[in-house]
Amino acid sequence: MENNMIKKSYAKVNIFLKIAGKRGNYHELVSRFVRVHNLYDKLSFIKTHRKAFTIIGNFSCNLETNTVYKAYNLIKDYDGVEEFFLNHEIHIEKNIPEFAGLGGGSSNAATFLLMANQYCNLNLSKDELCSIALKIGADVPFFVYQYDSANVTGIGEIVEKFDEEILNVETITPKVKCNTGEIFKIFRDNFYKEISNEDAKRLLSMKSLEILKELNIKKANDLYESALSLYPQLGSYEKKDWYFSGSGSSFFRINNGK
Ligand SMILES: C[C@@](CO)(OP(=O)(O)O)[C@H](O)COP(=O)(O)OP(=O)(O)OC[C@H]1O[C@@H](n2ccc(N)nc2=O)[C@H](O)[C@@H]1O
Ligand SMILES: Nc1ncnc2c1ncn2[C@@H]1O[C@H](COP(=O)(O)OP(=O)(O)O)[C@@H](O)[C@H]1O
Repeated sequence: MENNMIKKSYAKVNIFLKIAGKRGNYHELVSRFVRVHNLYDKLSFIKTHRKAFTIIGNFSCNLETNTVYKAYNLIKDYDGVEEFFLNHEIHIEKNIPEFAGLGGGSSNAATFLLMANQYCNLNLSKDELCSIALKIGADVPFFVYQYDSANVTGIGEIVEKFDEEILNVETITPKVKCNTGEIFKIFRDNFYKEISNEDAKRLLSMKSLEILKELNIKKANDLYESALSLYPQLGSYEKKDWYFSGSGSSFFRINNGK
């Protein structure tokens, strides 16, 4: 029988990423997230007789730190979930580089939640899924909503659809494992600044292409200088019209109209 319990799990880039304040150990963001259509992992649920919870895929992390396992633990007490995953293995075909600022692990967790909601008939709303998602990581709520483009604020829990043309995003990922927590720490200690409400409002109202026309790589992403100070080798990838995603290490450009 053909398996149709399969779903694409897309990467994202941050068109711009500004810091708006602190919340405990976390930082409040003002950011435009855009889905990368040509870069995705594939998640599938495949019937098995193994009778044990199983994730199969080529990731570098162990089971306990896998975002999909974290997502499973948050929903396993819902009716039928444990039973379903004793009878179905989770397969993940990884194409999105890890530690790359492309949200691969976050995207996998969100895709898992969406699929479990559908195939285990949980009937959870997007908002309910979003509050589960936030417990896994700051980027996960964006992927739950499945928008092509969205304004993301708070520490990632406020996700508002942004209407604009579909962007053709090209990425390159240097072989540098950027540690998000370390980069935020350096930012807090050495580079801390907050965007004003007025500037935030303006950026959030502008189309991604207009924003990139106006800002250079450092102005577009408040974390870039912190990432550079921790991983100076990133500097050799700087090129005209290329920008930096999240806490790195990926650079991207938009090819619309080229
Ligand atoms: C910077 C961003 C922008 O999209 O992306 P990535 O580069 O990771 O893709 C994200 O906000 C990252 O989100 P995510 O990767 O889910 O981070 P988490 O696992 O929740 O947090 C890892 C660590 O980063 C710091 N952190 C994270 C998010 C945030 N808004 N403020 C923070 O200070 C915290 O120290 C936290 O312990
Ligand atoms: N399903 C997963 N896919 C990829 N990375 C994962 C996954 N689960 C946990 N991780 C861990 O998440 C971290 C990288 O997160 P990822 O979302 O791929 O990158 P980034 O946050 O830089 O965009 C690594 O510690 C990786 O081992």
